[in-house]
Amino acid sequence: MLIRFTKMQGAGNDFVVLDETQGRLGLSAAQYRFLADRHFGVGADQILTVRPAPMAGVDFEYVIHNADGGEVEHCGNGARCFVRFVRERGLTAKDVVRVKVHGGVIELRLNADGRVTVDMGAPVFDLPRVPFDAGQAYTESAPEDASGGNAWPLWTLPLPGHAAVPVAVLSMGNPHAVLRVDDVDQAPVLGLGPLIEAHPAFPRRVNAGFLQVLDRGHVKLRVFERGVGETLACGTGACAAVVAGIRQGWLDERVDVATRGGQLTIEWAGGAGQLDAPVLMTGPATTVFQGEIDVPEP
Ligand SMILES: N[C@@H](CCC[C@H](N)C(=O)O)C(=O)O
Repeated sequence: MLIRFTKMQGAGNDFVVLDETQGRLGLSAAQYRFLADRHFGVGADQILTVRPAPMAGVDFEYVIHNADGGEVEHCGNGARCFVRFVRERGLTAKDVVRVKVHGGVIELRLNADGRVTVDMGAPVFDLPRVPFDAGQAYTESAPEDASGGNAWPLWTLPLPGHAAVPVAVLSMGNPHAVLRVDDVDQAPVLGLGPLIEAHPAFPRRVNAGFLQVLDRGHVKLRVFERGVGETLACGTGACAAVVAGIRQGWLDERVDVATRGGQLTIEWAGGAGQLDAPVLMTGPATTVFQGEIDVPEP
């Protein structure tokens, strides 16, 4: 089957984008894996599929598949590429686009400087909704919050063959575990990442973020993504890491996140207790090339 695709990237997190606004391609998990394969296919961390609006109040739906072929709820860097794609293909002329993703509805704004700001919605701290099975981990003592109440705990994950690690657990529509490290360049991302991703406390697996705090407005981040491995950037991972850092009292409400593929800016006004404040993410989105590829039948 010959299909047209667009290759895009946002801060080095790369995507194959497919247009299903005129009809479904009906790809199987094996065909998504083929497209993502860097040797036999196009090569990508995720496959993004753009579809018509499935309901009132949104302009489009877009669907995300990881490189392993599994469908997932959310992709921050992909969202920015999605909006650039629908504009460049003339599918909309709007500067503000609302889109349905598996994890909810998000709103995207194209800025005059070419970057895109995404309202990612509120983070989710309710453990069953992450989902996180607290019976498979244990809590560290939580830091006291400003009012003297019990603040947000870190969870300690026992890991086979390694010392246990304390992580913050939350969802940005997709699940994240965030581990603070002293030096992200020396952090054992490839050693610990797969163990955290597949830890039994996360029944749907998890994205593992390694966060180095430089100062209250600047961090470095590497993410071992569920269903992919380490990527050059993870948008939802950046949101989760900054929210975790704000709730732990390490960060202010606007933070520049340096990833190996580029810079993202994350804003969250939830530190003062308004936990349902939306997370805003701003960053680049670039079209790399377009083409056609013959996808083997499943
Ligand atoms: N790269 C993405 C996240 C993609 C999905 C993730 N791997 C998952 O399985 O949840 C981003 O920019 O957010």
